[in-house]
Amino acid sequence: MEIIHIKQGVSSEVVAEMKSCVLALGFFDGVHLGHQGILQQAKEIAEKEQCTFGVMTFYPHPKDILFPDQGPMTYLTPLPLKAERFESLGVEKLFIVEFTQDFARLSPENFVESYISKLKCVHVVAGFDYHYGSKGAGSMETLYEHGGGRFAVTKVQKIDFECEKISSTAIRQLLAEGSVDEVPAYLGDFYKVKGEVKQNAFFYNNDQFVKVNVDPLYRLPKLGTYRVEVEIDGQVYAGTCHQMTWSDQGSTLLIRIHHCSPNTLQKSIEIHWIDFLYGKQNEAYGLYEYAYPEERAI
Ligand SMILES: Cc1cc2nc3c(=O)[nH]c(=O)nc-3n(C[C@H](O)[C@H](O)[C@H](O)COP(=O)(O)O)c2cc1C
Ligand SMILES: Nc1ncnc2c1ncn2[C@@H]1O[C@H](COP(=O)(O)OP(=O)(O)O)[C@@H](O)[C@H]1O
Repeated sequence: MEIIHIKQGVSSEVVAEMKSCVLALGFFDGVHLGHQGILQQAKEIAEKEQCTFGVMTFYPHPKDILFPDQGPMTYLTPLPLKAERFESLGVEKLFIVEFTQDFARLSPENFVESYISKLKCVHVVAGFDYHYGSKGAGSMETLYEHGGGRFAVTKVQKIDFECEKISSTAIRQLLAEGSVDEVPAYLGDFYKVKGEVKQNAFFYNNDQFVKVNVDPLYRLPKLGTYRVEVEIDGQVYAGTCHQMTWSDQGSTLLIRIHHCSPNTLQKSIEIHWIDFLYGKQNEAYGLYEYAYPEERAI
């Protein structure tokens, strides 16, 4: 998959390299089952029309630019992870448009002219509620007209779970409630977060206590103790996440990984959130209080 960053308009170099393409449009945080439905349709159309399967997304999130007072946005899938997910779903070209104040002021017509049409798009695929252009004034009802007939438009109907739209907002709400066990019905998978082991200590039975740093851009579930799985070098271990702390530099998780003998220090790991166990954390305990001496074990 080729990643093309677009800042201050589509350059002539990018245009020169474009063949006709099908574009799926949206922010796509989480790449959840609703998004996967859009991407699947776009992929099928691109195969049928024998053109490039592209996605146009934005960075940072429009909210960070339009409502900066609400604090920095945290993501279900920070950009590099989202790109990985797109690639695994067959996307051939990923256009990442820098979302700025100037970009937000573009009229719907100008956006279509200067971005979609310019990229030789022959077919746009987006969801029923997709909006574009200043104040989100453009919709799926205006897109064909704004394209002046230069591209076809496929509007994907609402993909829902138990009558509720599958959305990144719904998933964020589940995380805020600690209901991580309900997330797979929306995401199609466990909620997964990547991190790096900064400190580790062995315990009996080859259990390890690890302190894991997580990028501050990640949205984490509400404070509490969770049953998790930890993936290290392709191997999945059962574990418990005991503690979470936040700072601007990132979040730290204290995780007990069961029956895990390889040295995990400085390894990149993936945490899969399975279930909420209980709300009260033992704030007083750090890694060494858990691990030494053994009788202090939980
Ligand atoms: C050119 C352009 C300008 C936009 N300007 C605004 C805006 O002024 N206000 C707003 O709330 N959203 C604005 N948006 C954001 C869209 O409404 C929408 O949130 C964004 O395209 C991501 O789509 P999605 O949330 O459906 O994935 C703009 C989007 C585009 C493409
Ligand atoms: N449940 C859904 N059913 C149909 N289309 C969807 C659904 N969720 C998102 N979309 C579409 O996917 C694209 C990205 O949407 P986005 O606004 O980033 O998702 P969300 O609403 O989850 O935040 C848009 O074209 C949007 O209309």
